[in-house]
Parts: sequence; structure tokens; C-alpha cells
Amino acid sequence: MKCLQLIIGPAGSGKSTYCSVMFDHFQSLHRPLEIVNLDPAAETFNYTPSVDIRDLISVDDVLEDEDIIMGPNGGLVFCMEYISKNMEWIHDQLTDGDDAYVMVDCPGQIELYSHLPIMKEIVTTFKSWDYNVCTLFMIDAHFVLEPEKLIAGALTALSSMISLETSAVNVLTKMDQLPRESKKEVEDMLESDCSQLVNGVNDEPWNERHAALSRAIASVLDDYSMFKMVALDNTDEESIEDLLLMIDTTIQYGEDAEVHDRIPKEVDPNEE
Ligand SMILES: Nc1nc2c(ncn2[C@@H]2O[C@H](COP(=O)(O)OP(=O)(O)OP(=O)(O)O)[C@@H](O)[C@H]2O)c(=O)[nH]1
Repeated sequence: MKCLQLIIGPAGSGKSTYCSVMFDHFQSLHRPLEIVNLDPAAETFNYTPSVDIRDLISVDDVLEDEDIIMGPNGGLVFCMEYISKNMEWIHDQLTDGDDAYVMVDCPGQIELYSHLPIMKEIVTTFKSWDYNVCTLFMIDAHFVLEPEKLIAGALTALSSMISLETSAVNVLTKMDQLPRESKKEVEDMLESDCSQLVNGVNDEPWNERHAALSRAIASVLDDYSMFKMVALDNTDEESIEDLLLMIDTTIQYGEDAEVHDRIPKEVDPNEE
């Protein structure tokens, strides 16, 4: 079964760092992994991509083209539209075997996932090549310690999940940077449901309606069990293993192999 992790999240949330940490982890497990850099504006990253989209098109090239007049954001959208129409260029460079496992390191512009159709088209193309796709939404752990920011992060992640139509795992990055007491706070938070977490929103009289709205959103998130987060401490091997196990389960990695192993050997009809 072909598996694909689509790594998305705001700029600086830790997408490329995650890819390089997982690249090393896969190597230590002797598991094959191909990484696609899908960010035409990427500057540097600490892994060796199997496919680098900048070899096809880069934002710098587009901005230098005198026939195309646009700013950096328009340049990125132009590149992404071009990529979505030239996906075969990526396909040709992937091994694409039955056990292919691919990570796609995406740009951080959130509008690509919320209201533009481009990423959905790219995901649909990967699905048409029989990849099981799981979206990983990276959230900087520093931003979830306040209930208001937690709600905002949850809604952004949900809007991406709904528009991309894939299974999803929300990853809290940079846990190693948190002081011990904040780390404990985040770990406790992950054990709680959203309604408990937003109890602390500012409900001074002038914020009453805002607090009520936050509580209503939290209760919907709990009712549908749709927003779950996993903390990742890049410096802790166990944390990396736990996350990969969860993603593999979500993405159904290796399930066809297990089914194959479970197929009974030819049965002798004379045998009882
Ligand atoms: N200590 C620590 N630093 C991290 C971690 N993840 C990311 N960083 C740092 O945060 C900064 C941004 O990380 P990136 O991995 O480049 O983030 P990105 O989401 O790929 O950023 P864009 O490509 O701009 O969208 C870099 O300086 C990283 O070194 C982490 O888990 N721990």
C-alpha cells in the first residue's frame, strides 16, 4: 500500500524540521522514505529531497520573469497552480512501488489549504495514483497554551482538514523548547477535552458573547471528536516513535501486508 504524509501548517511551525527528523528516523528503521519539497519559495532545509519542486519552478524565477507582474504571494499561487497542472513531473521521479512512503513538505501560506482549490487538486492527483493520504497539521506548541489561541489553531486545522478531505493528525511541535511547567501544562491539556480547556477564556462582561462562542465551538469539537493533537518532542526518540505509530495507524500503513499474512494457506478439503 502506498502511503503519503502531507505536511502542512503556518510558516515557521516546523514542517521542514519534522521532515528531516523523520528522514533520520526512517533511516534508523531501514524503512524507505521519499521526501518531496513542494515549496517553490523554500530557502533551506536539512534533508535531501527525492523531488525538489524548485527544479521545476521557483517563486524567484516567476518574480524575475518580466512578463509576469505580481508580488511574492501571487508568485507562490502562480507556482502552485503550475505544479497542480504538472503533477506528472513529480510522479516520474517517485519510485511509486507498492510500498512507497512519501512525505510532502508544503508551503506555509494558509490560504492554499483554506479557500484556494490548488492543494485539494494536488491531493486528488496523489489519491488517483493510489496513495493513502494523511494530512499532518503542524502547530507550534507555544501557541496553544492560551484558550483563545487554541480555538484559533483548531479552527484553522479543521478548515484545512475539511477542504482537503483526508484523514488528519495535528502535531504540536517545538515541545523541547517549552519550560518544564509549560510542557506539563500542554501534556495535561492533551488529556482534557476542548470544553474544559476553554473554561479559562476571558469572560469579563464585555467578552461574554465571545466566551459563549468559544464554549459553543469547543463543545462541537468534542461532540464530533474531530480535533485531536499529538505532542512531538524532536529530542525524544520515544515521542518520535509514538507519533509515527499513530500516523501509520491512521494512514493504514502495512495493513495490506498483514492481511496478506493472514490469508489462510490452501485448505485440504479432506482435512477436518
Ligand atoms: N527547538 C526546536 N526548534 C524547531 C523545531 N521545529 C522547528 N524548529 C525551528 O523553527 C524554525 C522554523 O522551522 P521550519 O522547520 O523551517 O518551519 P517550516 O514550517 O518548515 O517553515 P516555512 O518553510 O517557513 O513554512 C527553525 O529555526 C527550526 O530550527 C523543534 O521541534 N524544536
